[in-house]
Amino acid sequence: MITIRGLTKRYGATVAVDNLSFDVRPGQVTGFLGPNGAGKSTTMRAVLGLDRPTDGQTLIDGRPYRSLREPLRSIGALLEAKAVHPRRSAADHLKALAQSNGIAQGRVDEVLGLVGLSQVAGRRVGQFSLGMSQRLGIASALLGDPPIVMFDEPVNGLDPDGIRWVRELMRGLAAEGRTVFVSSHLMSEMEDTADHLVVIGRGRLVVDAPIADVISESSHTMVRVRTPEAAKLGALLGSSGGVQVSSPEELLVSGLSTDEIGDVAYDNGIRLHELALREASLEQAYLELSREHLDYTGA
Ligand SMILES: Nc1ncnc2c1ncn2[C@@H]1O[C@H](COP(=O)(O)OP(=O)(O)OP(=O)(O)O)[C@@H](O)[C@H]1O
Repeated sequence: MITIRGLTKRYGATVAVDNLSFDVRPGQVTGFLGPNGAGKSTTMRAVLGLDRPTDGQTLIDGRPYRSLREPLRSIGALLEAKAVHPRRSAADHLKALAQSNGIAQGRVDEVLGLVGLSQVAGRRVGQFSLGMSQRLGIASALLGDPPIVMFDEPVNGLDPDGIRWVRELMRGLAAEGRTVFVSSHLMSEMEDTADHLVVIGRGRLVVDAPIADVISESSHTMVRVRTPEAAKLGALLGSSGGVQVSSPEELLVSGLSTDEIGDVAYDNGIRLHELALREASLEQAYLELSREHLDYTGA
């Protein structure tokens, strides 16, 4: 579990993170979203003890990062994939990390295999593509077999196969009961990967909720109704929800559940041919949230 309490980080006049508190729980993938400059990387760096908070604290299973003796065994992280000595081979890079964290050298070959880099283990990291560097960063994160992993934009630079691989890896780690914390700009990717969502804007918490709740609470969630009496049903529903008559036989209704619409139809003897929930995408929900948040801060 990662605990963030009252975290504030200022760089001169810039408030990068502003009194942020949330938990990242084990057994699920928690997606970390926010517009550019929202403070995601700053938060992740604070968790790893790379940035000293101006105020507040971050804890790894109840302990500050700096108090961990062999940190790679507690939390593995991918922050900047290219932050590796360019002349070192992938294997040597991992061996050095393993040694400084009391990890058996045999684990190096294991993680190289796990991320699909066994063939290029001897190659200099400076010659790696961005995708290969991402895989190496993930290998470093997994080296200590940690109960907590944190990935900043892990699919950046990966091809579709690589993206699917990272998604399955994260889902697998969460299924094993680990804590998985991942930032991304790809909403569709988060929708497929994350169970829980933390959204920040301008360094402040905007949402901390299960992903299904975020999507279902979006006003873009609609019910599609097919009925030979669309105009009549539309008029009946119009007083309590938003109704669009999209064709003589079809309505799009927002603000009412399928149960409520079905009941109104039944009470008025209107035949229904279809009653289907059309859920908003995470992208729509997210855009709505960001807009609300910006409006709120603007006011
Ligand atoms: N070392 C630094 N010195 C000064 N300002 C910084 C520093 N690091 C971050 N900032 C500022 O803090 C704010 C938050 O930046 P941060 O990189 O944490 O955002 P982010 O959500 O990770 O953004 P992105 O999605 O673009 O990666 C930004 O305004 C940024 O300019």
